[in-house]
Amino acid sequence: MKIPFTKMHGCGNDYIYINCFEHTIDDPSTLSQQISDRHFGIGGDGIVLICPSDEADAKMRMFNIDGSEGKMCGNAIRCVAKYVYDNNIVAKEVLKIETLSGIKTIKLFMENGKMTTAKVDMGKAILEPALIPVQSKEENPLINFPLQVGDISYHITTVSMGNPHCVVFVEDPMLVDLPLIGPKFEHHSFFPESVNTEFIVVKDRNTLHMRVWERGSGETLACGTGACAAVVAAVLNGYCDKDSNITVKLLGGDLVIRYTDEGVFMTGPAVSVFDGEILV
Ligand SMILES: N[C@@H](CCC[C@H](N)C(=O)O)C(=O)O
Repeated sequence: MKIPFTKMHGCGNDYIYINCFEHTIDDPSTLSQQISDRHFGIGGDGIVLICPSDEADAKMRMFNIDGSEGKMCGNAIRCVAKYVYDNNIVAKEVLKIETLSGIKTIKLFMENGKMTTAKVDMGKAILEPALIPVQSKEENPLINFPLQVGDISYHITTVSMGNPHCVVFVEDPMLVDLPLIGPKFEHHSFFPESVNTEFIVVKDRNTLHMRVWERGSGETLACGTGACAAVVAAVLNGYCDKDSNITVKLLGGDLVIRYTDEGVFMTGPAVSVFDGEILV
């Protein structure tokens, strides 16, 4: 059997998108592990299923390279919006997409009838220590909290954007040995659900530089929920301001994030790269 797919990316965070309005995928976890491989598969940071929804215009399900399901993906949701709009599945310029962390509203921006950029209402950042184990709940574990990882004591700020993030401010993210350090954070006993880790340097009050190690996928060129978590953490630590546009510069491009009392808003690109067919 052949199943069509579209390779898309947002700031280089690339996934293999499958239209589940037309096709059913029985075992997306195994499929993600097989086809995400950059040597033996199509190559990507995982797969994304674009499905019908009873409550919204479409539903997104995303799977990391290791087959685990992510509750939310900031870069993928812009691509899902582009896919359903460009393929005439949803003819709306403001649309709603269901995810495992709730329904998100997305405003589309067009060039020549195609969507190029989207602004996503990512919802409120969750600052309760939902991701933090019991022993640290009485303290304020969220902001600038010391955590021993391997031989080093890092200061971390934890933020959930529907999925768990650990933000670490460093002098230069490019000097972080991510393949060595990333897995130590990801599998640290402090994070019962594992964690996505962002290494950030504050360039000025409106600019952050970031590298990310994603749980389930390793280093990616960008992480939308991670960029939101980084901005929330930067505001909580006094480096940036609420209600202002903050550019997060990632290896694969820029995202503009605004942290307000109403929620966190993310603006960024969505790009279609090529179509193909998977033989299953
Ligand atoms: N790249 C994503 C996040 C993908 C999910 C993450 N690895 C998880 O398991 O929580 C983004 O752009 O937000």
